[in-house]
Amino acid sequence: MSRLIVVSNRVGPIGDAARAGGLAVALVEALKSSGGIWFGWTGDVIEEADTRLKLESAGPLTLATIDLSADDFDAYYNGFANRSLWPLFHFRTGLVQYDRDNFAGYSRVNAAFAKALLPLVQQDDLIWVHDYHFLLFAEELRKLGCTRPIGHFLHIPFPPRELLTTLPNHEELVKALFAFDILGFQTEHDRDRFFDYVRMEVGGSILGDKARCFNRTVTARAFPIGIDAGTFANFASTDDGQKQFASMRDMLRGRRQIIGVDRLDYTKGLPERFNAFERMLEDHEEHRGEVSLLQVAPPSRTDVSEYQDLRLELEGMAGHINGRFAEFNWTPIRYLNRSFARQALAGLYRASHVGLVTPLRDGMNLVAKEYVAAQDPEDPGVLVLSRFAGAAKQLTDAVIVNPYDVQGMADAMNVALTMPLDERKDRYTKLMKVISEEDIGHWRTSYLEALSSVEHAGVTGGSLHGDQNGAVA
Ligand SMILES: O=P(O)(O)OC[C@H]1O[C@H](O[C@H]2O[C@H](CO)[C@@H](O)[C@H](O)[C@H]2O)[C@H](O)[C@@H](O)[C@@H]1O
Ligand SMILES: O=c1ccn([C@@H]2O[C@H](COP(=O)(O)OP(=O)(O)O)[C@@H](O)[C@H]2O)c(=O)[nH]1
Repeated sequence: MSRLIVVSNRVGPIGDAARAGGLAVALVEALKSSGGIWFGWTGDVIEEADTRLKLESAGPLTLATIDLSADDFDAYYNGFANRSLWPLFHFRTGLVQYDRDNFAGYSRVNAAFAKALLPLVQQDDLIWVHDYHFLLFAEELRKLGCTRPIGHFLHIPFPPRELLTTLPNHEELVKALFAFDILGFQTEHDRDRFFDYVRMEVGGSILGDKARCFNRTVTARAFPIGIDAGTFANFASTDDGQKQFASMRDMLRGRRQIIGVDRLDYTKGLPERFNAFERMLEDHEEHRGEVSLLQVAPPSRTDVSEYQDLRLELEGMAGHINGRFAEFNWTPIRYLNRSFARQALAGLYRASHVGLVTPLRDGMNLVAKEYVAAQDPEDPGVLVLSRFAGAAKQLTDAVIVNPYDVQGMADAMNVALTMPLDERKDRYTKLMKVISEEDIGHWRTSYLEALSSVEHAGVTGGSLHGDQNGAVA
């Protein structure tokens, strides 16, 4: 059996530590049984560039990580990844800042990380690269002579062609994607937007799930990421989960709670959500003093100014809403800028009557799936979910909302709060079926089957992708 090498910017932590970010959560779940190498950034920033590997064993898994220099951290992570690609891929062209020096830093880090990984690659390895931080990674590895199968999975949305082409070097990036053997997307919509770009912008052709362009062929498919549903459901009964559940229900004293759990990110639609909660309280006097919103929002990418601005905006909004509606014994919004370990989160989800997941755009959103998995099957809460989260393509039995429609979201909260038990159970059962069937194991296995079949079809190695006439296997 092949050994697996996973490459991602964010690596670990392994264990029960709080982790605000779905990629690390999902990869820990996906890798803990199979083992292999998990390669990426240490999370540390040092003054001078130093690509020495730090190796750490975690059961069958080896973590191989590298520090980033302060300059690379600014140009690659804060710069091109999080000021250019992140807003662009979430359809927010107004927030995109493009800077050639940042792109140079991004290319430099992709090349340096590829060079550092190469000595670890063995004859039978499969290489699985993750997310928008490493779009150039396969091209760099191929330049160094690597012929192993290399796959990519994009955790965030793929943007429409009209938006992608606003990035000055869009073609260079997409061409680099053709050095991978498999491209994985969260949804069919994301994959189809990639195909649209290939067809309409660079004159490529599409046949089935294969795109042909730049004299190369790549297979592109949707692999919606999942959670470890069973383990997550059991979290609610761990010590930490039960402790959080009991203290939350105790604190609520029979009142009800809506919960939101999101990194403090402008893609998550938090101001719109706070507005909608305020509207719901305006419209429904009966919920005042009775329903509160618990918003867990760990700070994220704190060097980027849009994230700093958002934090200030939300503090102002929470203060305004609380000032307007609070009673001496009831606070409408409890807004926490901290992270929780997932066992504890499971208890908080279970103690909450509504899960509010309303991003303006999101690759998948694991919180939506976790909220459902943590519910008591005999008395489940209701998931209110944005139509613009990748999860909405699978979780069609949630109460689906448009996060730009404040009144619609306020109405949906009321629907969720007043939903009869039979309907809650019915929706929960249908949602759990999807979440359990299309879980993290299914995601991992289906992706890796596709990646290993590339090798058996004899099309690996970067230069053997299809023939020169545009035909595909
Ligand atoms: O690593 P950070 O900069 O701290 O950010 C955290 C992660 O955010 C993004 O997560 C995405 O992946 C999730 C799992 O597939 C998905 O559910 C979610 O919709 C995405 O936003 C980002 O893509 C990761 O690279 C970051 O590590
Ligand atoms: O205090 C927190 C907040 C979030 N998370 C985890 O971070 C992930 C967030 O993933 P999601 O896909 O919802 O969004 P992302 O942050 O990756 O965009 C979920 O697994 C959460 O359980 C956590 O462990 N502790």
